[in-house]
Amino acid sequence: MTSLTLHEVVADYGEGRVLGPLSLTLSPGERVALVGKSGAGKSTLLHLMYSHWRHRNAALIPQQLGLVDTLSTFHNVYMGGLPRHSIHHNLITLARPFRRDIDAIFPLLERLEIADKCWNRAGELSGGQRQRIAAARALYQAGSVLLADEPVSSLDGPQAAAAMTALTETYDTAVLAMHDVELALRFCDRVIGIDQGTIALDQPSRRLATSDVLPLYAS
Ligand SMILES: Nc1ncnc2c1ncn2[C@@H]1O[C@H](COP(=O)(O)OP(=O)(O)OP(=O)(O)O)[C@@H](O)[C@H]1O
Repeated sequence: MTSLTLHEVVADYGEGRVLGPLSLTLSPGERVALVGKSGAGKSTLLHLMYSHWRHRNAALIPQQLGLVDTLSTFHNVYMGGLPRHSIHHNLITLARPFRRDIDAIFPLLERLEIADKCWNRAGELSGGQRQRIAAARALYQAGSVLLADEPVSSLDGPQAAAAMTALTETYDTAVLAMHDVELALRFCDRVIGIDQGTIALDQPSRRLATSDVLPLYAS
């Protein structure tokens, strides 16, 4: 994969500019944590990245997760691989999943500790379980770059670490909006701090301590 770039992008809602102009380059193998206080523009930036990079097989975990509540955990995860299969295969899967697809997806659910919910509808699961479905969907997609908006915010410490390990082992190139700065420094090698829609910090994680990031959260 070659580098992914954004050049002088902006985002406006109505009359108001909420992001940019902003440029950045993401090199292959680079895992970036997007940090900054609520409303800074992290989700907006991730969606801009997705709109620019989706044709390069970017995988997105949006903040609202994008699950279909009436479908099972299995089917929601299967969605990550829809383009890999024929329409005929996808239609049959809705009614009667193929054994080989179950065999591919089940280990991902086991890894994220939701295999026992494989055939439950997503709409009847907890926030943390739903977040793990969205993570499993991204693992199954195995795209070229992961764009994730607070992908482990509803998980407890060990579950969050396990999900981050799984995601970062599958995706060596990623941009992850994170509100847990310690987790961000542990799993990402570059930190970009967003403040009022602009890049206020861009440093390798190894040069940063949690305290270096805290000024971003001052009002
Ligand atoms: N649909 C919308 N209409 C108008 N303004 C919006 C809309 N979505 C976001 N904004 C504004 O854009 C700015 C950036 O929002 P964004 O959701 O990108 O921030 P964020 O850093 O992801 O916040 P959080 O950490 O709370 O998710 C905010 O000022 C917000 O009010």
